[in-house]
Amino acid sequence: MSNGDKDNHVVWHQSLIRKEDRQKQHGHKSLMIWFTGLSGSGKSTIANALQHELYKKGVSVYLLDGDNLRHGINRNLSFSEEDRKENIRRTAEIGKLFVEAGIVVLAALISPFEVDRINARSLFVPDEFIEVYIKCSLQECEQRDPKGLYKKARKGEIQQFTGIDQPYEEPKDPEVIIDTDKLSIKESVEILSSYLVSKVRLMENTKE
Ligand SMILES: Nc1ncnc2c1ncn2[C@@H]1O[C@H](COP(=O)(O)OS(=O)(=O)O)[C@@H](OP(=O)(O)O)[C@H]1O
Ligand SMILES: Nc1ncnc2c1ncn2[C@@H]1O[C@H](COP(=O)(O)OP(=O)(O)O)[C@@H](O)[C@H]1O
Repeated sequence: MSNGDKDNHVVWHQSLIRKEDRQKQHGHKSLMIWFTGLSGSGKSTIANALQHELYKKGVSVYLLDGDNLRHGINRNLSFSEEDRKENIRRTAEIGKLFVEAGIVVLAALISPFEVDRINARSLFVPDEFIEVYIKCSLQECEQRDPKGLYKKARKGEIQQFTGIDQPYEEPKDPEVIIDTDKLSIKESVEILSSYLVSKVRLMENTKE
């Protein structure tokens, strides 16, 4: 994609309202919580339940789910490595806007390649990006197969399927690992919720 001569002729406008002002208005810090893992590992289920928990605590939170984004802003993207890279780039950029707006963002995407996750992280200041690896064996994901996609991939009806004929690179240094082979949905959400409550630093005026 060409930038034209944007780099020379587009100027950044400074906002009168800073991220810190918006965070104060929301009553907590804003963060990007990036969930990565195989299809069927539990990203959407856990992120959704966590969103609900944080919402009940008064946190302004929004879930960017890979599947859902692919119905809209990312609808023109396939599952080639190149398109997945663009999918992650766009989602990270959208997430960055939410964080600027003072919101806690949960992004749940397979995001199978380490380099794309590192690029996503690089858009945020260090303590505002938390990578959560939803770890689950391929065997277990395939057994769950909530959408019947592994079955189709095994039959060759879906190509470039993560874990089958495209790789999944495990995160090298995630902030949190949730092993859903061993933990229940409830346990996973409890671990993440208590970890995040200290990170978002709810302020006193925030409703419980
Ligand atoms: N080829 C192939 N590989 C992997 N997944 C596939 C594929 N085709 C369709 N799907 C469905 O798309 C969902 C993954 O979309 P993501 O945007 O999270 O993928 S990625 O981050 O760009 O890798 C994924 O959702 P989850 O199961 O929730 O992970 C699948 O439902
Ligand atoms: N321990 C567990 N953690 C998360 N999900 C689980 C667990 N055990 C069974 N499941 C089921 O596995 C499926 C995971 O699907 P989903 O959340 O869509 O995964 P992903 O978003 O990673 O593709 C759901 O049907 C969920 O109910």
